[in-house]
This record gives sequence, C-alpha cells and structure tokens, in this order.
Amino acid sequence: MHRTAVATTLGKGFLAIRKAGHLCVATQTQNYSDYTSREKSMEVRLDVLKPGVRVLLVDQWIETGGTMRAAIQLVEKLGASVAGVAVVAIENTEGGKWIKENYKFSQCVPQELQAQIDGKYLDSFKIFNK
Ligand SMILES: O=P(O)(O)OC[C@H]1O[C@H](OP(=O)(O)OP(=O)(O)O)[C@H](O)[C@@H]1O
Ligand SMILES: Nc1ncnc2[nH]cnc12
Repeated sequence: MHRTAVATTLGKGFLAIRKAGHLCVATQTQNYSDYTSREKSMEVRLDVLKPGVRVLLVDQWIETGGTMRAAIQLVEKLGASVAGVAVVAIENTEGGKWIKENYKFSQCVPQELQAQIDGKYLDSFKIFNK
C-alpha cells in the first residue's frame, strides 16, 4: 500500500513485484527464501525493467533480507539498476546489514527504536494490553 504512495509522492511510476503465479503477462522469476525458511518465488513483468531504468525498492520490513535481496536480483537480472532501498523497518541481521552496506538505504524507524525492532516488540504495543 505505502509503495504506491511513495511513487505518487515522488511523481514516479509504480511497478509491483508479485508473488509468482499472479501475473498474466510474460515475467522474469526469482526464487528465494525469507524468514519462514520456505522456498518462494517472486516475479515481475518483462517489459518495463531494462538498462537505464532506475528502481527504488520499497517494502515494509526486512528481517533476513531474503525478500529484498531477491527483488534486487530480479531488477539487476533485467539490466535495470537499484537506485535505493526504502523500508519502514529493518532488523539488524546479516542480510539487513548487507543491504545497508551495498545500496543507498532509508528506513522510517528512528535509530533509538532499533532495539525494539530487533526484538520484534515496540513498547507502544503495551497500550493494547490495557
Ligand atoms: O527479510 P525477509 O526475511 O525476507 O522478510 C521480509 C518480508 O516479509 C514480510 O512480508 P510477509 O511475508 O509478511 O508478506 P506480506 O507483507 O506481503 O503480507 C515483509 O513485508 C517482507 O516482504
Ligand atoms: N512485517 C513484519 N513484522 C515483523 N516481523 C517481520 N518479519 C518479516 N516481516 C515482518
């Protein structure tokens, strides 16, 4: 949902990378595994990403980094380039660190809340226990 808001705010086009099997046009597929350790595939239509196209990858959360790394591979396999990675939250994992070290990166969560993100529990959730 927020991906489309980001595209609109930046005045750029939006392209969805989807769970495999949902698109009815020719696609490029990328296999990957995420925090569930299950084998998954994502895909993107073939006719948009090409050399010269710059892509800002947007997602809510990076845990192992498997999903974002697969999206990066998909974009790069088609010859486009990753302009940056923007997420709401990123965990301080090996995969998370790799993304931050290798790509222009932005997250919404401030540094002082990082320990809560890594613990997967925000103090603000406590209000729901009242
Ligand atoms: O870094 P990783 O270990 O790969 O995990 C991150 C992915 O997991 C979450 O998606 P989720 O599986 O909850 O699916 P959804 O947000 O599309 O419902 C999140 O939005 C990322 O896409
Ligand atoms: N949206 C999310 N919230 C918490 N942990 C996650 N791990 C992967 N995605 C997540």
